[in-house]
Amino acid sequence: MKAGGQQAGSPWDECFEAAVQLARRAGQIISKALTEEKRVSTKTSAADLVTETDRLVEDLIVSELRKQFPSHRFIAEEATAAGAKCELTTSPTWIIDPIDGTCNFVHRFPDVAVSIGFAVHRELEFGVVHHCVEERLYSARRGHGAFCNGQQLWVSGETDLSRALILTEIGSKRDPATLKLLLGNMEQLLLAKAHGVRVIGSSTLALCHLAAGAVDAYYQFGLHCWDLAAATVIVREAGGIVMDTTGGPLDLMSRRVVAAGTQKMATLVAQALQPISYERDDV
Ligand SMILES: O=P(O)(O)O[C@H]1[C@H](O)[C@@H](O)[C@H](O)[C@@H](O)[C@@H]1O
Ligand SMILES: [Mg+2]
Ligand SMILES: [Mg+2]
Repeated sequence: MKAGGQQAGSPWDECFEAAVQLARRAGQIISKALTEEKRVSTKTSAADLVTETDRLVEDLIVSELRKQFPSHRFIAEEATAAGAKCELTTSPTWIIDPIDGTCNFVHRFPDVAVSIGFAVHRELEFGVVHHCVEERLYSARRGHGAFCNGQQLWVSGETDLSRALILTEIGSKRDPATLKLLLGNMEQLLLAKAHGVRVIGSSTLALCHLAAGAVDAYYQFGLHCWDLAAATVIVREAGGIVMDTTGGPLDLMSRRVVAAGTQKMATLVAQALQPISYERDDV
């Protein structure tokens, strides 16, 4: 049985296997570097961090994939930060976050993951997310189910907000108006008597927890397409909903998302939220 639990023979098998191998290889580098000294710099804000390991791992993943699949396109976090265009075309495109949870990584907080998504004709085909420290490999291919270390994943069937555990992430902006909206959204969900709202510092792992049925919903404003691409396939293949905060279809470049185990839960969470605006990824 392969990492994704499915039979061989579908068109993107070779790509999927390459993603699994590289995510594992990158995970070893990241988990070794976790406890070592790091050179940390900031990007768009004081809370948007990058280290030499983010760049090293991204270069490794992209260069290996480019050798194997020279005609494919790439959207990768650190290349985009350095000025590369973030554009999803109809071509086969890899969407890569070398370390999701860089702030955790800097602080040696163990929730860090490698995220590798793959889209063709702008449709997400597969996703591989590797929790580097706990060595959990989440993966899913469209139409073939979602798995963690070979075990099939299913979302929770909860439809009642007053029985929900919800994950969110804070994002990179820290201006008072954004923080007021961010905290206001949490407050709305708590006033609706949600069991709890949690922040773990990794959007992609938050979505994997949703896929595993460990939480009932997840939402965020301010994440990027590389935080979301791989884990979106994993949630959908585990039976969950990933959609826009307006209730419409997910727009990978819009920097906002609501996901849940059920459509009812996704709608209830979306209705409780005030929008927080972020510049799109593809401008
Ligand atoms: O910068 P990284 O660590 O790849 O990704 C972070 C997202 O950009 C941010 O929006 C989110 O809040 C954070 O959890 C995520 O890890
Ligand atoms: Mg990220
Ligand atoms: Mg990252």
